[in-house]
Amino acid sequence: MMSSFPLLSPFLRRTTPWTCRACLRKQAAPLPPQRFTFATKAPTRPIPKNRRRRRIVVASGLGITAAVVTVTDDAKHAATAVQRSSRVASTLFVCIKDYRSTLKRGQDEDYQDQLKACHLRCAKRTLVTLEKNGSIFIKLGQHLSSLNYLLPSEWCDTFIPLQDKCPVSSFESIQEMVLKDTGHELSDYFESFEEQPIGAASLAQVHRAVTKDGQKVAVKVQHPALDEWSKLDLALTRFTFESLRYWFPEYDLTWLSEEMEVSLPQELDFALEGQNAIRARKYFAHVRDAPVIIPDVIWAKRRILVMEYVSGHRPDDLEYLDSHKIDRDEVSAALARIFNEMIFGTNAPLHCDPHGGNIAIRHNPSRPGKANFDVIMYDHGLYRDIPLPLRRSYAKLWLAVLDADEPRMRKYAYEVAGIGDEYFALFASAITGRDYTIVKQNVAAPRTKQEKDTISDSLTEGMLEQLIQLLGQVPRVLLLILKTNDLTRSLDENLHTRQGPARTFLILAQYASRTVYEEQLEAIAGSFLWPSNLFAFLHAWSTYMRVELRLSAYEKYLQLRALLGMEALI
Ligand SMILES: Nc1ncnc2c1ncn2[C@@H]1O[C@H](COP(=O)(O)OP(=O)(O)OP(=O)(O)O)[C@@H](O)[C@H]1O
Repeated sequence: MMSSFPLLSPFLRRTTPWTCRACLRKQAAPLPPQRFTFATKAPTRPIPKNRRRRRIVVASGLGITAAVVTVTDDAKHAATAVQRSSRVASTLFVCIKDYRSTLKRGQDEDYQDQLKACHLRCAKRTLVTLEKNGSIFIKLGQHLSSLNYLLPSEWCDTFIPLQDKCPVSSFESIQEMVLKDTGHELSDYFESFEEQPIGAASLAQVHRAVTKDGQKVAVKVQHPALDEWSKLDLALTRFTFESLRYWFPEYDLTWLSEEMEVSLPQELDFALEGQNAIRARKYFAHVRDAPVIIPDVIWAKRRILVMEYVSGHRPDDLEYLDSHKIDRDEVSAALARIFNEMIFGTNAPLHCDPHGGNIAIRHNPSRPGKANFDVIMYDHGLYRDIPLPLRRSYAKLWLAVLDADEPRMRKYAYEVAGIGDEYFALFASAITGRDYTIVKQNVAAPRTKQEKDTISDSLTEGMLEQLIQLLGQVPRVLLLILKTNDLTRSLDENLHTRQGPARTFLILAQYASRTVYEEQLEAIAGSFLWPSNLFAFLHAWSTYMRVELRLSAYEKYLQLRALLGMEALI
């Protein structure tokens, strides 16, 4: 059809997401060798009148058909767009109305119960819309369900099913997408390609395959339907949060949609993900302490990423760890080293989505040193660089937190995020994930259930508005550091280590003090004679050394305890 109506074809291609495969192949494949010669030109004979009329009729019939198909496709697209938008708008309207009428009943005795019921009703309505619209709304819902420090539990709990709701795109649609994006069939690249994905998430799915030269690979392919709706869906998300801000200015969550507008296009560009993975791989090749494996990138396009296949088990698969005699405390320490390296390392890239599905543990008895395992890292779609001054202030803030030194904490909270006295306690809690009374005493103490309850109770007593405003004003990259902290904390808690968080805090102190020490080294270069510089340098050096000694003494003590078989007694 396209070759008959060349003027229509660009339009058809633009508006028809599922272009037929034969047409696509024609579009992309090189022209076959010309076998005819121009010398044997056929004699031109006049075309009889009725045949000419027939040709005109057939041509216009095909033209009309093409136009109808096009218009139908356009109309279908527009109708679906209207449907998606109206689902969002109507849910938003009903929820805003519901909240406004519930909030007016603040004086009622059972107001808290009414509010909880309203949260639940609205969360359920929203869930239906997210599920029906699918696409990036699933991703948004998954993200919201993890914001349990920010959203009422009725919202987070209602959205939990979205964590496992990952669409699976059909194998045919993947074949079409590969052909469309590369001009080649899957069979041109791969000897074999498993039709069933080994992993599916909101944006992509991963298939196992074998390349023509026999290498086992993992092929990450984007869900083809995302391309059609991601721009509209982002606009709808922005509209939703802006409407919420208009009606409830104290719950301004627009920073969430703003962050999504920056992150999502990056996460949807697998060529960028390939570059991130290569960069992280190079970075960790020189880090001695961290047993990290980042699968090699073989080639990458915007919606297709072909990587070396490296498999492992989720870090919370305790049965796998225990049956392979992988020490959970060592896994916890390795994860702490990896993520502190990403936050504090010079020019280190920060992986901003380190959840349990993006990390795997693989038994590796041949690895030198204490660890008999590798930590595999997947999904390099969202990386950030932390600016050097922020990294340094953040290191000082953590050292102050670990020393429970409040004046210094206040000073560096201001330096890191412009946080004044008003929000200071809340900010310290957000950074550490601990109740502020604990931060003031010993942040490294294990978290009790009572403490978790205290945090959620205090949020319902009006701190929520403060927290929302606070998160709206801190630098964006800090939000991602907080998210990374949160995820690594929960990874660590799920490991159920023997010693609790003491060692991971010592590791954090090691990286933070190294960062401060490096800054002092830089400061004294060329001006060693200034007594203040010299003093600051000696102070940073002694702090760093003290932490190093404490950490290595603690690790030796753990080794000794393991040797003596004292674990069973704990
Ligand atoms: N190189 C690889 N080798 C083996 N398995 C892989 C590889 N890359 C990804 N996987 C598997 O596929 C799963 C999904 O991959 P990945 O996390 O990159 O997808 P995603 O769409 O970005 O997921 P999410 O958005 O949930 O993080 C991983 O959890 C892992 O099990």
